[in-house]
Amino acid sequence: MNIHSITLRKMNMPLKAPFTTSFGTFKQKDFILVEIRDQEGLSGWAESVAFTSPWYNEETIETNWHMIKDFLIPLLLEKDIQHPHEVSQRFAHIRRNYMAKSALEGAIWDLFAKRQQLPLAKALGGKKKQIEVGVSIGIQNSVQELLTIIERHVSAGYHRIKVKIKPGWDIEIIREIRNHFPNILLMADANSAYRLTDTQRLKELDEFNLMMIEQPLAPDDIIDHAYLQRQLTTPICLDESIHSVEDARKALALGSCQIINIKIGRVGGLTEAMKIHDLCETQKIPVWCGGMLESGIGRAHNIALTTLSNFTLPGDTAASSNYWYQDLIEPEVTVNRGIIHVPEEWGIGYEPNRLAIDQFTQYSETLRP
Ligand SMILES: O=C(O)CCC(=O)C1=CC=C[C@@H](O)[C@@H]1C(=O)O
Ligand SMILES: [Mg+2]
Repeated sequence: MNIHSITLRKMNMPLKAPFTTSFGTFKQKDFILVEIRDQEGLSGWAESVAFTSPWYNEETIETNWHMIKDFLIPLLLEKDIQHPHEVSQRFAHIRRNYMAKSALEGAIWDLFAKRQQLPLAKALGGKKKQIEVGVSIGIQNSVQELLTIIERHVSAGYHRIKVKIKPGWDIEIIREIRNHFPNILLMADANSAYRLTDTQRLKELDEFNLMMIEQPLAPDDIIDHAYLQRQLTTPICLDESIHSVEDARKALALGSCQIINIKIGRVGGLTEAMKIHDLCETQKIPVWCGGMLESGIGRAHNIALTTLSNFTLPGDTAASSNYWYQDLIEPEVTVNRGIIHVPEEWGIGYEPNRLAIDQFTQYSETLRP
């Protein structure tokens, strides 16, 4: 693919509203933006979804910068890449560091699609022209505030509402939401806030007709989730526990979940994400695309992936304006009655806005073969 240069940018973007999970609150988003330019002047873009601290997984922005610069870029530049599938093979002997790998692989996929003069969605084999999306709502200060925010998103037409739960902010909250919104598609994400000893409490959630409960138990577990799933009628969806198609195969064999949340960064890139999608499709396990508070660049990758056929449940890819005063792409991602129209331009399908990118860049580094 004739790589001319790879630019890493450390970004910092203020969030419109703080996002709180069982681990803490984000007021701004720091991340690494990757641009891979070819000799013809085309650029492929992607972002790393690693956070500043290792609470979601073990990666951070700093570890990603180190891995990308000192290990992954040298491997990428070792010899020419013909197809993006080769990237994950070339990185395979490097353990884990999925988000770092995914950031480079994603930029290669975008560049590849642009060179083929194809929208990324088509390059991946996606057929949908539009996708249905939901929204993920962080933990709020009061139930009243949470209900107000849900009301706003339900009126806007989002197809499902995801709320965060943790011990002490769960049964009563879900009961309140159900009293006010008896018919919405509702799910709860626990980000590993429970243990198997909380089974009785989690069973109480069964009466609220949740679409699923996401990652109730430990981030590295598939055994206890299988015990728990046998005792719950609510489907379990795994997020943090699944890093690869092998993890997915084992979790499905054990009955640890009935749904999988696919995050491109968590599984090391689009190629692995597609393998998990395909495996789940053959086993009739629905999947959906998770979010990591991405800028428009990462959001565009999520949209392209969601065009694959087994993404049958609404994902977390909400509108740019839900997060950002100013996004990095033009046009922004817009959601109309819960629907995103998949762009038909080449590559990620949205134009990176270099002015906005410069505005939010704290520092950058360019590497050349
Ligand atoms: O809107 C989004 O991008 C989804 C936000 C979201 O739910 C999450 C973002 C980051 C980490 C987690 O708290 C969480 C998730 O686990 O899915
Ligand atoms: Mg989650």
